[in-house]
Amino acid sequence: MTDVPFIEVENLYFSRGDHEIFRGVNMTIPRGKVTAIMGPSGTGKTTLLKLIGGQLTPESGRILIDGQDVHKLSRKALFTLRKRMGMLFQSGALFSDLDVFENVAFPLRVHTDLPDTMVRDLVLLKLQAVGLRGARHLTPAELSGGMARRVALARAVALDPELILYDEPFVGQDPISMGVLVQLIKRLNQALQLTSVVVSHDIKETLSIADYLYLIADGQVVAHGTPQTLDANQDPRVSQFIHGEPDGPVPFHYPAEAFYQDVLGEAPAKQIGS
Ligand SMILES: Nc1ncnc2c1ncn2[C@@H]1O[C@H](COP(=O)(O)OP(=O)(O)OP(=O)(O)O)[C@@H](O)[C@H]1O
Repeated sequence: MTDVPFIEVENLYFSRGDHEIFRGVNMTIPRGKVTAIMGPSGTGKTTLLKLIGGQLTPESGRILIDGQDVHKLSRKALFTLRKRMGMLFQSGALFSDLDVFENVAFPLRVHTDLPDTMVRDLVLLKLQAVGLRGARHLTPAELSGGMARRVALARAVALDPELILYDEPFVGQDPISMGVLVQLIKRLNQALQLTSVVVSHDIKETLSIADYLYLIADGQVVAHGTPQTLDANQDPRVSQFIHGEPDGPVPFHYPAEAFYQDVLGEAPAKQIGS
């Protein structure tokens, strides 16, 4: 393991139409650690993961993964790099017509020529790691939400990635499943010597496993540091977020024209509030 960061985001700019999502984001994501990216809804956390994964291209700036500029790679080189990344996205549903075993085996069958006996051993190892070896014959319809998330996690690490990107891994989980997932992410990170990037709204859970945190808002990094340093940060934007306060400098409303204009079509003689 070296001290060179696994991911470097340099002066990143990205827009969707007129909406400027990132304006000059810089980040370094250390190897072998869990780094959390947090921020208000709609700030672009999922977008950032897609930029890191090479699914989206920045307007300017660059993203280096293990020294390689993701957006300068040939298709083939990007494909090879992607095999080193596991992704657990909210939308990453299991294949409903395959059982648990075949869901985890899928990336191995697609990306390797390993013989069946080795695929079997690897799948059972990954299922053991998430505590579901005994559930291998179940279909996705027979799993609870928490079990399904764990199978998706086993599938995400099937190819032994070096990096794993988690998008909202705790969403929709009951407190027990959430606790299991939190521990699992930390344990897998250590056991497999992964670099993990976690995007999440669940502040308490995320703070409990993150080695380092970035807080983004308004297109920029507003703070970064260890959970302890962010907890002690006096910046009202940081404090509002970290302590989950509804009121503060981060607005509740997405930018919009004045309410009365929207509702009445035109500006009335008497303003009835915005
Ligand atoms: N495919 C798309 N086309 C146009 N705009 C999009 C698209 N996907 C996302 N956006 C916009 O980009 C912005 C950032 O979205 P993104 O999903 O990355 O935010 P987020 O921080 O992950 O939000 P949340 O925490 O609510 O999941 C939002 O304003 C969203 O409306």
